[in-house]
Amino acid sequence: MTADYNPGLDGIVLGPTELSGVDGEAGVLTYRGYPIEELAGTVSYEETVYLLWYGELPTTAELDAFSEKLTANRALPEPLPTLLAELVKSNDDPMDAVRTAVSALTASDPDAGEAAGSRDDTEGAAIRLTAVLPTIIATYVRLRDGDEPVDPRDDLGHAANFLYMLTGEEPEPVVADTLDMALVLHLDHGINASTFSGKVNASTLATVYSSVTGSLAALSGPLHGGANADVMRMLQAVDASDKSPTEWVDDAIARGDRIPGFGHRVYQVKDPRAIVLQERSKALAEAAGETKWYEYSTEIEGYLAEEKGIKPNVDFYSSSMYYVMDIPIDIYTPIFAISRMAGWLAHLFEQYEDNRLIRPLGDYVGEHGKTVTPLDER
Ligand SMILES: CC(=O)SCCNC(=O)CCNC(=O)[C@H](O)C(C)(C)COP(=O)(O)OP(=O)(O)OC[C@H]1O[C@@H](n2cnc3c(N)ncnc32)[C@H](O)[C@@H]1OP(=O)(O)O
Ligand SMILES: O=C([O-])CC(=O)C(=O)O
Repeated sequence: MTADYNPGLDGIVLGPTELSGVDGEAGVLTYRGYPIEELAGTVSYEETVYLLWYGELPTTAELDAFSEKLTANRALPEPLPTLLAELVKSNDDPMDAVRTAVSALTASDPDAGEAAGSRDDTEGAAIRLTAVLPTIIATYVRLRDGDEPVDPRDDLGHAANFLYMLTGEEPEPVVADTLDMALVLHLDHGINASTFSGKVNASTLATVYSSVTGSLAALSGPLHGGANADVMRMLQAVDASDKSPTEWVDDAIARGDRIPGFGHRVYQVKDPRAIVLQERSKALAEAAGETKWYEYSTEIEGYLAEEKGIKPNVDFYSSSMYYVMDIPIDIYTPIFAISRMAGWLAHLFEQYEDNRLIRPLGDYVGEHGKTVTPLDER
């Protein structure tokens, strides 16, 4: 076999999608034809999920009915409270706990076995997964910090309710609106690694719970969603050093390190989501009178654009923004998952519409024709 290797599947088109369009040259991201700048800050996360799942923005009645289904599924089902209480004893990384908890949700769904292969069969599980993920994360953080979990409220939106469960206090409107906007921006992004992982799993007709557990695993990596927490850890390392941000980054590049929050497989220009997040990060920093992290970020951006020609991706300015919002660094990636869960599910629905097992080839380059030497003669 003569193979044209493409280990990263760069530029390979898996198939058609009507969900999100990513124009990497122009720096344009659309959800069902709406540019993200049109949606972010204008429509809520719930409206955007509805758009992605059902094709159109909802009417008031449609949104009310959809939101009601989500709020009705926010509470943790058994065995999640017990499982999370155990996981905090041994788990350092919330993403590991979230992945395990989401996988365990299968046990609480009597129809879990049916939750594969068709949109009709999986929509109930999709609502449950989207609704309960914020509760899983907030409960994990509170238990880990030695606090009592806070029950979800059904009079708050997806973003505001998450912040309420995290802190026990109703969030300031500007903080809730900012998170809501961030959730809209992170909802979907073509056939990224975690979405691809979910589609591969779904293509085997594994359950929807299994499929998104694989997506969570892929998202956790530092080359994908895990980068947002690494960005903040980098800014803190810069701050703790005796170097300027550019000197620090220069040294890291010289060591051959990747700078988290920079570069992208598809965007050749600045990620359009980073532009929106940067504006909000700046505004929040100025309002809080804490602009240091934002300033480090812009300095690093300017330097890397000039020296390496690499631009910020979605994970860069979300970090300084979440930091000013007092969100613990190790749940930046789980927050990405809160948003992306509904994006993954939309892609599973699309996969089921015209499913074909996803199965590429490897080019076997090992030896041939070997014979077995008995165990006692090896
Ligand atoms: C939500 C998301 O998943 S967005 C991405 C989040 N991930 C990160 O921020 C992690 C840091 N970024 C990276 O590691 C990469 O940019 C990736 C993995 C996202 C994309 O990588 P690829 O498409 O494989 O780009 P590739 O590795 O071919 O890089 C092209 C060039 O840019 C450089 N480059 C790309 N990103 C970075 C970076 N973050 N830091 C330093 N150099 C970089 C590479 O070294 C390479 O340079 P070279 O041609 O001189 O060797
Ligand atoms: O598209 C990608 O490869 C990564 C990304 O930006 C995302 O998943 O949001």
